[in-house]
Amino acid sequence: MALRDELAAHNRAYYEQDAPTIPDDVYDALARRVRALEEAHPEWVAADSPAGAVGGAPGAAFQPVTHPTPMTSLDNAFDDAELSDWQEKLARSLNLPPDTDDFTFTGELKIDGLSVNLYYLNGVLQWAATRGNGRVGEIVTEQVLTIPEIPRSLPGLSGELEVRGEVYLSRVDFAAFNAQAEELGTPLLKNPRNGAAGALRQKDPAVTRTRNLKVVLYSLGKHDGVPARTQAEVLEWLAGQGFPVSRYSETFTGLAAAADYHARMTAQRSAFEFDADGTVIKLDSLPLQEEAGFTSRAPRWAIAYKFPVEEVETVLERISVNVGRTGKLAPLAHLQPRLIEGSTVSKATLHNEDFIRDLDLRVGDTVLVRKSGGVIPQIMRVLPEKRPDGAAPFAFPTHCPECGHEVVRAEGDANTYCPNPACPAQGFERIRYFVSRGAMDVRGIGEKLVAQLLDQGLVKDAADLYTLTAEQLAALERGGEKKAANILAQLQDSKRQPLWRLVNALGMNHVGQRNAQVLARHFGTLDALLGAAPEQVEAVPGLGGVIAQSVTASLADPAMRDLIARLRASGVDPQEEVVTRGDQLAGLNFVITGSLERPRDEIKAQLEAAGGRVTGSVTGKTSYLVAGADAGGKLARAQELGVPVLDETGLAALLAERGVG
Ligand SMILES: NC(=O)c1ccc[n+]([C@@H]2O[C@H](COP(=O)([O-])OP(=O)(O)OC[C@H]3O[C@@H](n4cnc5c(N)ncnc54)[C@H](O)[C@@H]3O)[C@@H](O)[C@H]2O)c1
Ligand SMILES: [Zn+2]
Repeated sequence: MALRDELAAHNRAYYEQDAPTIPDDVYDALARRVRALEEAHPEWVAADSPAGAVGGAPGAAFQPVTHPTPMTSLDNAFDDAELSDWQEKLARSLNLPPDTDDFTFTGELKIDGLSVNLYYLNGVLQWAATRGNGRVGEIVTEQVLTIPEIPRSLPGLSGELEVRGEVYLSRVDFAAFNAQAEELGTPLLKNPRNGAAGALRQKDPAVTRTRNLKVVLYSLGKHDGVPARTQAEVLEWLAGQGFPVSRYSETFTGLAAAADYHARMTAQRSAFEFDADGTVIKLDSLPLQEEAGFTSRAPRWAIAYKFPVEEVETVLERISVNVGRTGKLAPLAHLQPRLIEGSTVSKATLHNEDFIRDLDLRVGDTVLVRKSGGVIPQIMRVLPEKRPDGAAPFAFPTHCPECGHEVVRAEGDANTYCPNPACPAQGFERIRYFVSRGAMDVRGIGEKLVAQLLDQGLVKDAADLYTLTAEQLAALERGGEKKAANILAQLQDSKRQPLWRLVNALGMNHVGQRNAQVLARHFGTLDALLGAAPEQVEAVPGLGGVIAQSVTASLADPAMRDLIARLRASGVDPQEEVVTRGDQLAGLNFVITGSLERPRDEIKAQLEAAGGRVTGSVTGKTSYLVAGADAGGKLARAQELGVPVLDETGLAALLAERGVG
């Protein structure tokens, strides 16, 4: 059956590559058709039918583990009638009259993440695994343990315990990841679920840690004597053991109450801190759950009641390409306005050239738009059957739409840039960015004023703002003395903004508000930042190699140095920041000696960035001596005092153990 192969291919793309090629609701409709066909024609059902399967094959990159009890999927309902059908089937499976309507249920949110199984033996976490194909999962213990809330041990517990839940990426972290990927020109996440799956299945747990995964636990597998008789008590017990549990769960009786819970959650859905694709209604009584049992792929005692997908059809009217402050060409879709989840959408970012090409998006196309991560409008796909005759593929500009300079796109970078430093669009955007709310926050200087100042030749860059006089400002169109005085006062005030605001305002490539704060809090003063050696910038926790290189390159650029010098000459003197460093190595004193593979400065910077102290001589207070080849007196002294000695491998192990990446 061709449909079955199609379904199997989508399963592989989704579960094994974390790269779905169709939206979930389209997939769900396909899966339903295959299941309906198989129900109508039992003779067609193959043992390996993808319609009866749970999840995908465990990946070869991870060690497999057999779940003590299988992890199943959930059956779906899409409206109240289907919810009612489910309750009827449930009643039958319990040998109760089909119109039984006094079941007690616990309703939960169905967070769109990835399920995990945590296995404890005598109260100690042995491993954590993905669902895999339901029977065999992949061991991802280190990755899961980057979530600090997960208890490694449960004192006083004996025997086996499986705890299950959902690992997810919050909407905030999803948006932050994509904002950064957008700047770096690296692949974007399709949705938070995709992001969670990708992060959990990173070979390197240090990478997982940077993604800031979260978890909610909601059920038990095998267990020895957990004193719970209902699902509500399971949640309570989990919370009592310190596991994060959802704050949206409720217990109620009767189908009407279940439908009401679902309706209330549907109304709130855009306010959740994570993506949820529905509610899960579970029979509350554990003994009754056991009696109702399972089908081949899902429990009979629970149902996933899906939220309606608000996907809206509209027409792409045109594509504009703007040039940002870094010279990045940013394509933007202009759409016929439509209401989606309570707000009007008329624009959607198209990210870059490849994004447009992958969608095969053409002006005049009818497209499907939805909000991803709850807020950001995104074009999901094109309806080719509605394409007007003669619609041509979009020709991405080969020259800057603002200055006409030839654009460049580096290999491996999805972004295209105008490299012309004199590009007026960039100059305009840079000044606008400098005064914007997230930067120097000079509220009196808006877009129109920046354009006027540039047009009249009164400023060429941000430093020139501080040389403006009251007469110059007052003489401008819609100027006036009062307004001029106000702007000058604001400029004056901005000279003492906190350091991070200036760092952000400089407009370095890849440095936005967040990275500016990271830099400012790490270095504390502008002088310290300007004087930092490349390896010191590299060692700033939470920055990452590409960004660190960009910062180093920007700060070394003579034009940037000149801009900063002129800003300082006109009195810009940002407030120092309180230096907060990582605390993974807080309280530890290191001495480094001998010849090492990595430059000693780099090691020193890394240890200090994580809160460690590096001193020159070995004393009783030294926590570790890091010794390379040909270490001499310091090694002898450490041995004499019983100070532990680490070679580079030992140091790497210590850093990994402490989560210093
Ligand atoms: N787009 C595609 O190509 C594609 C392919 C395959 C699957 N899918 C999507 O994946 C889903 C189907 O698959 P599935 O079997 O992985 O799972 P599911 O999402 O339908 O339901 C089961 C899962 O729900 C999760 N869950 C979240 N909150 C829960 C709670 N409170 N209680 C219990 N479980 C909870 C668990 O991880 C559980 O494994 C569908 O939404 C489908 O659209 C999409
Ligand atoms: Zn240009």
